[in-house]
Amino acid sequence: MAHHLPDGATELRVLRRDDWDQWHGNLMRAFGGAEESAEVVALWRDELVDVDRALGVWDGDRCVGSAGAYAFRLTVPGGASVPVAGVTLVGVAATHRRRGVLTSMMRRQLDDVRSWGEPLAVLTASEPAIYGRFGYAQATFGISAEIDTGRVTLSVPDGTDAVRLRYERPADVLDVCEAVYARTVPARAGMLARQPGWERVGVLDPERDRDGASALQCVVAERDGEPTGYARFRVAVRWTDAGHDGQVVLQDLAALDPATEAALWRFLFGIDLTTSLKVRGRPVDEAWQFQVSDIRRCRLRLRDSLYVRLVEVGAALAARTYQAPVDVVFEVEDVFCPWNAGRWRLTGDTKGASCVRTTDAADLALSVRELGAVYLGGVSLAALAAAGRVRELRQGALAEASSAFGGLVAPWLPHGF
Ligand SMILES: CC(=O)SCCNC(=O)CCNC(=O)[C@H](O)C(C)(C)COP(=O)(O)OP(=O)(O)OC[C@H]1O[C@@H](n2cnc3c(N)ncnc32)[C@H](O)[C@@H]1OP(=O)(O)O
Repeated sequence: MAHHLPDGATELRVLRRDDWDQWHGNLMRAFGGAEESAEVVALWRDELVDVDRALGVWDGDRCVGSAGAYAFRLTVPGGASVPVAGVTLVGVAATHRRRGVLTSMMRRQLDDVRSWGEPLAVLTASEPAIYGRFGYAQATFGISAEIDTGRVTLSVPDGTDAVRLRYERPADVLDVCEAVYARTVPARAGMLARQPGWERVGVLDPERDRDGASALQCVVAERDGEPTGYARFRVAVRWTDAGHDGQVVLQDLAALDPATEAALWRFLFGIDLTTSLKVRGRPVDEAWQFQVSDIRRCRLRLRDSLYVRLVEVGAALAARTYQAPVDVVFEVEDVFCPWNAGRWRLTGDTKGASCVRTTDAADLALSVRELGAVYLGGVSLAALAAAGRVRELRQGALAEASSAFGGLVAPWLPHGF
């Protein structure tokens, strides 16, 4: 596909090692210009960013556009691990904004992702309004909460007392925590298997993330001598005239079984001198919400998390399984990736699926964005139809497809990228 350069740009090219400082400088400026530590920059430059998958737009010798694409594997409903492009590090110089620089990078990137054979692209958005035009849709959500742990109690399941917790320095138990995390990845759609190096991001603990709270703390959970979970968090205790007013701020938590999960949450609820627990981006169906005595005093908020774009409709829909038998023909609209447009027949069940081109009459009409929204099971086709975004052309097809796309557990992305 031909690539048009936006006004004022002279070249769009794959990143070269020598371009790094300019490319990264452009990116940091686009995000407000905060300085990052040498350790953080080196981790991204030397280990995490794959320069062959990154793009830069140039105006003469100046970089004015940056975009990258990690090679991740995404857990999809049914548990398969599918190669995806993790779109990231997107920034356009304010001197060159709104002239199509981002559009030129998205065009090239989606063509590249297709040629790499990755059926999906995923991202977390700085602003939700940016990516819909390129075919991305919000597909997972996270819950944030500020729990009044001075008032709210937690009822834990049998077996919780058998879990032992011990404090460790986060960097000392990196391998233990990563091994636990890796075992949780296949259990929920939306989770990512990442290349080595990513586990260190969670313990970099930059001063600016602390917001007055402690350095990162870690407890590891064990059952019968085996590590079964961990929580990483900060504590801020403020002394007031009335006594103390401390808060626990959870960074991340992973558990291999319900008793471990409950033990970790009970621990976070109970740390002395604290009266609140702040959590961000947790699964919308996580167990603690059904164990608390007072959900209103948990002050829940919902936020969009992972955005999904089907790059190859057929391969993407065939890569997951379906909760109920399904046999429907979609009429798909896709202006930005026209190779997806047209009719596709999806047949599948809990064991597997196929999705192939067809000339049969369509049952449901939608755009590629609606398929992205429902792909991981976190948004229903019925809800999108009620919003006027899916049209039912054969009676019954909506109910059939809607129940098939749903899942037993809510999809979830544990961290941004
Ligand atoms: C996955 C990630 O990395 S998310 C991070 C994204 N980056 C940032 O937020 C950093 C700060 N912002 C930026 O660098 C830039 O403003 C970008 C990357 C968001 C947009 O880059 P631009 O080159 O200005 O976008 P471009 O000119 O291609 O815009 C294409 C269209 O999207 C629209 N658009 C672009 N940015 C936004 C936005 N933030 N909100 C709403 N609409 C937007 C434009 O108005 C334009 O619409 P039109 O075609 O109807 O005229």
